Amino acid sequence: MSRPKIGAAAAVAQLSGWSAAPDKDAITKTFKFADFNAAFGFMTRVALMADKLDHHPEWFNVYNRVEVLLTTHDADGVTELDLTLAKFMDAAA
Ligand SMILES: C[C@H](O)[C@H](O)[C@H]1CNC2=NC(N)=NC(=O)C2=N1
Repeated sequence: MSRPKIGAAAAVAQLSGWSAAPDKDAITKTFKFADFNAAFGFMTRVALMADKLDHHPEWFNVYNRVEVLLTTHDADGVTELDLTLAKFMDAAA
């Protein structure tokens, strides 16, 4: 489903700890956890929600760190779906 773009700046203004990506219309945040178990638990909770929303993060995990980039590929930019997933991630962390 295609959605209207809201843009990274508008999205980060409604979030805490998120930044606009430097090179494309996307938002990023790095989450830090106590250990790998906690990081992977977070990723598992997010993965189930992402699939429900049919909206999937770009992310990278090393041990207790999860770097996330959210954008809507179908819209080539940040939409309400990215905001929804970002808020879920903040609550799930
Ligand atoms: C066919 C499928 O619905 C689309 O490819 C979905 C899947 N997950 C997605 N995830 C993200 N981040 N952006 C999309 O545009 C997107 N599109």
